[in-house]
Amino acid sequence: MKKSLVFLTGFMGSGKSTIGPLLAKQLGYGFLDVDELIESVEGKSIVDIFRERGEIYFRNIERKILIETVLSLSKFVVSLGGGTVTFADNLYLVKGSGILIYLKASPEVLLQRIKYKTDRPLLLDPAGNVLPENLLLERILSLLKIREPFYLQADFLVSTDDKDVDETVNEILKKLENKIA
Ligand SMILES: Nc1ncnc2c1ncn2[C@@H]1O[C@H](COP(=O)(O)OP(=O)(O)OP(=O)(O)O)[C@@H](O)[C@H]1O
Ligand SMILES: O=C(O)C1=C[C@@H](O)[C@@H](O)[C@H](O)C1
Ligand SMILES: [Mg+2]
Repeated sequence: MKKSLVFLTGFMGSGKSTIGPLLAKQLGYGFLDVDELIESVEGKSIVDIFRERGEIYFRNIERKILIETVLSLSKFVVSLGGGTVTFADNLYLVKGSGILIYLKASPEVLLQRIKYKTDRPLLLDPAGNVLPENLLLERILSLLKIREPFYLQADFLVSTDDKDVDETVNEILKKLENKIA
């Protein structure tokens, strides 16, 4: 059966928030970024949510928004958070409602894309500072090891390492042909 919800998953910096709106425009779909919705519902940044309430609080909000708002959308592209499909049975729920696409990038490319960013709490040190490059790469590698088995359960993956943003969108459009309503 053809579906009308497209989900983007992948590691922090893989391009979910960048590709999502461009893909939605090409498909004539609406666009929603789960991280942005969480920030607007909570009235604070994700860094502040993690710092003040902790990761489990964040995961429960993320899951509630997924179930109560996101899964019933139609003709939408949804950029998930980097950890959404790794928590509880979120992966199963997402795959049951739409097409899941894994935006894959190598650890080295991810490192280059995210090394100066301060808005990803899982990549900061306990004091909230950006990690030095060697420790950041270690963090990326250890998280990817746990997460990639979840990401790889997507309906298909697109490697973004040697592509620019437009090439990535075009490859997704090609792979989605005949699969969505
Ligand atoms: N081929 C590509 N596809 C996607 N993004 C790319 C590509 N090449 C370079 N980039 C850059 O990589 C960065 C991806 O960051 P983005 O915020 O979209 O990641 P994200 O997956 O949403 O991360 P998070 O899980 O933290 O929300 C952007 O700065 C984007 O311009
Ligand atoms: O990979 C993750 O666990 C996260 C990724 C971001 O999208 C945010 O959802 C948050 O920073 C956590
Ligand atoms: Mg994002």
